[in-house]
Amino acid sequence: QSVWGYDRENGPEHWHENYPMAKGDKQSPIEINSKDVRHDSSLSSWHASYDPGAAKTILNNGRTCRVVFDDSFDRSVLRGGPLTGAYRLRQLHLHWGSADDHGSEHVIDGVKYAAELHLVHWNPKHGNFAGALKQPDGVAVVGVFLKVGKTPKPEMKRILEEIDNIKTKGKEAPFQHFDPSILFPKSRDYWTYHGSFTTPPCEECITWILLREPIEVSPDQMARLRSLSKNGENEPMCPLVDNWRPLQPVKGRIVRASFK
Ligand SMILES: COCCCN1C=C(N)c2cc(S(N)(=O)=O)sc2S1(=O)=O
Ligand SMILES: [Zn+2]
Repeated sequence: QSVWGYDRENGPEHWHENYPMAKGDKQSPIEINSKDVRHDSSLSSWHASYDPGAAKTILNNGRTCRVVFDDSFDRSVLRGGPLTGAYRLRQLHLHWGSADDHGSEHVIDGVKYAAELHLVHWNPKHGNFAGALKQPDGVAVVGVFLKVGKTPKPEMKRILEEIDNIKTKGKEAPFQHFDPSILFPKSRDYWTYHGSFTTPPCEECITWILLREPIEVSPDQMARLRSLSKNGENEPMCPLVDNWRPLQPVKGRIVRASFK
């Protein structure tokens, strides 16, 4: 019962009971209000150099759909932008809603997107992932917004086709030869701010890099995502939807933009 989730009895309002950091003053997600954003001309552009061979498996953990990568050496890395050094890609996952008008965690000028893709990277100067979680510059997450449209990105197809193999909690399937940078939109414009994991333990170790341009997915692709079950294969099907954390207080933090 103490396992956290997104339901009434174990959802975001309860997380602080087992994870005190959830009430910190650098929590994520936040709303990005363009009027409060500062353009920072010193922000360089970010670069991802991912090895498709690093992709290993895709799994349904009952809370999201996650693709895990080999991060045992500098094989798939993110550098530049607000970051110093090369951060290793560890996993990607998504947050989505029960309908197309909500589902993202970050909100842009009041706009909620249907889903938000997170690519999680960690700073190897801290030895390992667990060590990186304890450092303010330990983790970098690239957030990509997904909106429902008529010209879906074919690359999303690959992830969403695999969904049929991981319908229930605990299911895992091989997921190889995949370069997630194909999911990036054309524009490299981004916002960046310092925040936390949007799930327990909610450590405040994340440099967020949120891409301004959303990518498109089809209604059918969103329906597939929503066809995942929170429960195991011998339990009743319970749609895995609305796995997003509500907005957290900005508490004076500055959000910088790489663009004017
Ligand atoms: C296999 O690694 C074990 C830990 C995996 N992670 C668990 C999360 N809930 C989580 C949430 C994250 S989010 N929503 O803040 O990007 S990043 C992240 S994570 O730290 O990468
Ligand atoms: Zn996430």
